[in-house]
Parts: sequence; structure tokens; C-alpha cells
Amino acid sequence: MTITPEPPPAVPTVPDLGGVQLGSELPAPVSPAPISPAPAGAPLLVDEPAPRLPRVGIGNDVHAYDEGRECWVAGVQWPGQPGLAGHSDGDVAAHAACDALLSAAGLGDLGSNYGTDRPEWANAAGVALLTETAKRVRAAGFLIGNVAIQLIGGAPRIGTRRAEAEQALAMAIGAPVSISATTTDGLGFTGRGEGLAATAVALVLM
Ligand SMILES: Nc1ccn([C@@H]2O[C@H](COP(=O)(O)O)[C@@H](O)[C@H]2O)c(=O)n1
Ligand SMILES: C[C@@]1(CO)OP(=O)(O)OP(=O)(O)OC[C@H]1O
Repeated sequence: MTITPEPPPAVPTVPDLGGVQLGSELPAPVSPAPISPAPAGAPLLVDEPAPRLPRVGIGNDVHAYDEGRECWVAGVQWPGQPGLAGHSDGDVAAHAACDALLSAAGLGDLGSNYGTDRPEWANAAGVALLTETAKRVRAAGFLIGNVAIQLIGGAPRIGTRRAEAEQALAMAIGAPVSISATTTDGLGFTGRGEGLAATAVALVLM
């Protein structure tokens, strides 16, 4: 039986770039140095320092709105905005950042570090928890790279004071903090105006 080879797959066409060649501005690729196989009987473990890989951590927090409390979000007071319920000041942005840093450093979470059973943290400011968290992360031998936070909910509108809020939290951890926000387009508990949520990621180095 004669087998007819299938035609090669069609090469994707490249859009007309008006004479500009894709990749023409890139340096010529450099061939990697050949890697010699380890000689037979060589020990598998080499006496070299382990690479200092970055570690990421994730944090989430949610608090219900409480009109009777001052609104503290992302280390900043928001006059005229609904406050947040909680054992502390309910600053979801600072709390999510704490959890992300603790997670990156393998130091547990907010509850295991500052549980509601510890009266000394009652009504604590988010910035106070974050300052203490950064101290614990550094004491465990980590450098803090950065923290990124996203607020999820309608109020407060972080965009109106983003730089101020980022600076307040950056001062607390001694590293850059970026804050974004989304409203969820009216969906879910945040859309119904029941509360505010935040998610954060942190990067630390050993
Ligand atoms: N608490 C918030 C929520 C949103 N923003 C800003 O509004 C933009 C549009 O929100 P979507 O839900 O439609 O994505 C968002 O990108 C933020 O710039 C805010 O400042 N504070
Ligand atoms: C911060 C702590 C402690 O004061 O209390 P809350 O303000 O209730 O915050 P939450 O993020 O729900 O839990 C962590 C608690 O340990």
C-alpha cells in the first residue's frame, strides 16, 4: 500500500507590516553553551548555594459595611463613606495585604497571628497590622519585593485618592504597593452594597 504523506500544516500568515520585519530589531539568538553530562558516580548534590527564588503569597478579605463606623480603607480615612464591621477597623485592603505577605513568608495568616481572641488587636488600624506583619516577615529572613491589591466593591472609590492610599500602605511595609479596584458591575454582595472585598498578592525574597 502506498502511503501519501499529509501536506505540512499551513504556516500562519503574518499581517502586512509595511516592510517592517517581525523580530528584525531583536539581537541575533545566542546558542546556549553545551551542557556536559555528569560523570558516572558523581554525587547528585553539589555544594552550591540554593538559588534565591522569589516567593509569592495571596490574601483575600471581606467585611460588611457598617454605617456606624468610620471608613478606613487602604490605610486612609474616607469621610462620608460607610465604615466596615470587624474586630479591627475592617480595612480589607490592609488585611488582604497582610495575608498575602504572611502567605508568601509561610507565616500563617491574619487569624493565626492576630486572632479575634487577642484583645490587643481589637480596633487595630489596618496600617498597624500591616506594619507589624512586615516586621514579622523581615524577622523571618525575607526581603519584601512588592504588594498588589485589588479592591472589589463600590465604595470608597479608590481612584479618587489612589496615590495617597498606595503611599500609606507602602510606608507601612517599606516596599511598593499598588492598588486597583473593580465594582463587579452591580453583581453579588459587593454589587448589592453589602460589603467590600479585597484580594492581594505579595512577592518576597529569601
Ligand atoms: N471601589 C472602586 C471601584 C472601581 N473604581 C474604578 O472604577 C473603574 C471601573 O470599575 P469597573 O467595576 O467597571 O471595572 C475601575 O477600573 C477603577 O478605576 C474605583 O476607583 N474604586
Ligand atoms: C484582624 C482581625 C483581628 O483584629 O479581626 P477583623 O477586623 O475581624 O478582621 P478579619 O480579616 O475578619 O480577621 C482577622 C482578625 O484576626
